[in-house]
Amino acid sequence: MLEIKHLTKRFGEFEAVKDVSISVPDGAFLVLLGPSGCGKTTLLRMLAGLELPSEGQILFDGTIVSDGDRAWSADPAKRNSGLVFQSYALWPHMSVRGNVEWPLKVMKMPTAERTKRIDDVLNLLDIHQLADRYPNEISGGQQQRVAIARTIAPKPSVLLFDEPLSNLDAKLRVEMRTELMRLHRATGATTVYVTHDQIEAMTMASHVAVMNGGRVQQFGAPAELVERPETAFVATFVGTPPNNVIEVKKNGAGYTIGGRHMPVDPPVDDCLAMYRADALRIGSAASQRSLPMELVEVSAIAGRTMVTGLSDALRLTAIVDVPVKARIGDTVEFELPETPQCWFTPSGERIS
Ligand SMILES: Nc1ncnc2c1ncn2[C@@H]1O[C@H](COP(=O)(O)OP(=O)(O)OP(=O)(O)O)[C@@H](O)[C@H]1O
Repeated sequence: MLEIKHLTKRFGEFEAVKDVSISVPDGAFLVLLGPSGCGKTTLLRMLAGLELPSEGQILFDGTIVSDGDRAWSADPAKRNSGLVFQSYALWPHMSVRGNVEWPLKVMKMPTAERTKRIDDVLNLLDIHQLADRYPNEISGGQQQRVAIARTIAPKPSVLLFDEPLSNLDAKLRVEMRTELMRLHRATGATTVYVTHDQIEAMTMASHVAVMNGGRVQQFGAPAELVERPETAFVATFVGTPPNNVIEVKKNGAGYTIGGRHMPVDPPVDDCLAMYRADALRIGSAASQRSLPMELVEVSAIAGRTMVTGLSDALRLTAIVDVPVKARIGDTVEFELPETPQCWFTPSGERIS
């Protein structure tokens, strides 16, 4: 089990990670998801032992490996974890085999066992044919495979990845995603993976921690975050496309949105209404619940069409099954469902 207890990290006065508490069972694939600057890398670096927490503890299998309250942290090399960075950081003067061998030499693994381990991981990552090449003789995607092979060779029980795919092109990224999941199943190592890409998070994770401003906004299975976002931030960050979250004002027995009166009582006077993109309909005829909007974006997603409309500051995204004949710049009616999927307070906490 990997446990993070009340973990806080301060740089001077600035709190980069604020009172984070999450635990995952052995073999979990935990994704730390959030926008740039939310504290994901700082949290991962604390897990790797590269950064000392200001408060709180990290435990691997019940043993404390970092303790901010005692200002103590086990050495990165002695905590049975391995870290893969965004940049591959391979030794340029060593062959692929040499790079993978290096951590095993440092561990003083006997030669015969070492040779077998190297062959196993090179095969696992399908780079055996590159064993004698040097990093500048292989592609970026292949270098990343070597970096991963080097990290998993010592069989760490916790594997840490910091946006490992962000330097790869879109197609390779999708392939490597599948590959990393296969690797995760093969090694069984508890994995913590940092990304700002919610599709990556939703496809790979067993558990997701959505972070914003140093805090965990929500922690759960990917489907839970999509089904029941606990904050407006989570609602607008996860899902394909993410949910529409709109400020509304109570007006008589109902509320006003984009000049239209909706006959549903909001739970409080000022609040945020959430509409899932697949709950919206689009058409050319106006109805009681439709808003005229300028069509600003149309894109095909897996056989469906994603449509975005703009009206002053109001932006709505719908996902529909029908082909869209209107052109960019045309006025299209976006029809809202009878009631929003849920409500949030103006500061973003879920009400219903
Ligand atoms: N060594 C440091 N000294 C001071 N501030 C730091 C330090 N490291 C990180 N920070 C600050 O802490 C905050 C969180 O940084 P962090 O790198 O953890 O974010 P992130 O979510 O990983 O972002 P990104 O996706 O852009 O890498 C940022 O505001 C950053 O400027």
